[in-house]
Amino acid sequence: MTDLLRTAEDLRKLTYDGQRAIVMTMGALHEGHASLIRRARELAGPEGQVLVTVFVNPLQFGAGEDLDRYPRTLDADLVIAERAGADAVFAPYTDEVYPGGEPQVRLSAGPMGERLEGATRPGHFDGMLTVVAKLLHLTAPDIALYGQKDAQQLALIKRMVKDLNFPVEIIGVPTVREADGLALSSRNRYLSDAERRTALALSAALFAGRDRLTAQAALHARAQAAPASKARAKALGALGEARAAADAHAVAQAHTGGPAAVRAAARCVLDDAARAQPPLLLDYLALVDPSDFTEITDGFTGEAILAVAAKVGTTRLIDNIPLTFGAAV
Ligand SMILES: Nc1ncnc2c1ncn2[C@@H]1O[C@H](COP(=O)(O)OP(=O)(O)OP(=O)(O)O)[C@@H](O)[C@H]1O
Ligand SMILES: CC(C)(CO)[C@@H](O)C(=O)[O-]
Ligand code: BAL
Repeated sequence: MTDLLRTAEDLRKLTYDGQRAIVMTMGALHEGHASLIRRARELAGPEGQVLVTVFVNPLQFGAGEDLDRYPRTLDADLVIAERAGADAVFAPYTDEVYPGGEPQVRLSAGPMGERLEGATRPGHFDGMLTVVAKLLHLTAPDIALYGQKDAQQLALIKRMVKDLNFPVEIIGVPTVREADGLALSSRNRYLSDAERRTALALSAALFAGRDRLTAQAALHARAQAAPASKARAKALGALGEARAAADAHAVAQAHTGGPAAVRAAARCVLDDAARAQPPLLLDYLALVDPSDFTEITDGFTGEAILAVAAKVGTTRLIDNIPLTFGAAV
């Protein structure tokens, strides 16, 4: 049976052998959270301990955001946490986390925290890092797991742990999606059926960007493998083989188009959704370097993140996928 802990004192009494792994959440648990908990169980091993925290942190909500209506479903959360392999759930009251009221001393997320999500939600990442630091101090885990769905959050937590020497290993866990692509999110439950249909454009846009990169990379690989294609196109053209000539020409001209083509493919899907009923209101579409969340430019090679944020009705959703830009892109 999963223990429910309410206070720091309860936590102090909780003993364990081996490794302690922690999964921090704001509750309203779903299959995305469950995959983090299952991974935590694997990493901690049967001897170790898996702790889940459930706390809707007021500090990371801005004025006019959804702090008051954020779903609170602790009874159901306990069942999901237990089934996924948690040993205990720490669900503190606000006074327990902030005994002195609003903290005067807070963490600052720095420049990375002012981009994308931070630009739309000023102060959000300072509040998020402040509570993550407090929960790390309270629970003292060996391992802490976070979802890649909140990619900028994950990057900032990794940066905080490195910059401030927190003795914990941070693990990112891939995004869990519905069968139709929508990333699982506690906020999905705000969506009506029609809004959910429009919201599918977020993941569809990301997949369109990824498909464009894949197609361009394949064309580029063919061009590399057939350096004589230009000459071949000319010869085929002379023989009147128009389609083969056009294909050979395309192969010869192939270049991956780089970040701009990926952004354009994703943008197309979002533009269509902006004309849907109900419409999608785009906040940002960005193709960024995961180390600092600045936009990547032509010639970039390595890991990148294609990220999107948009509102459908009153619900604001985010999503992203990792992309790899090859050396010749
Ligand atoms: N679909 C998902 N796949 C994997 N991890 C996820 C998914 N959704 C959330 N997480 C991770 O679960 C942890 C807790 O997130 P949180 O409680 O905010 O859930 P959420 O569904 O992202 O909620 P919200 O809708 O408020 O953003 C975070 O590390 C987050 O990245
Ligand atoms: C990490 C976190 C639990 C801090 O409140 C929250 O931002 C979340 O649920 O992603
Ligand atoms: N899942 C990120 C937490 C937040 O939106 O406040």
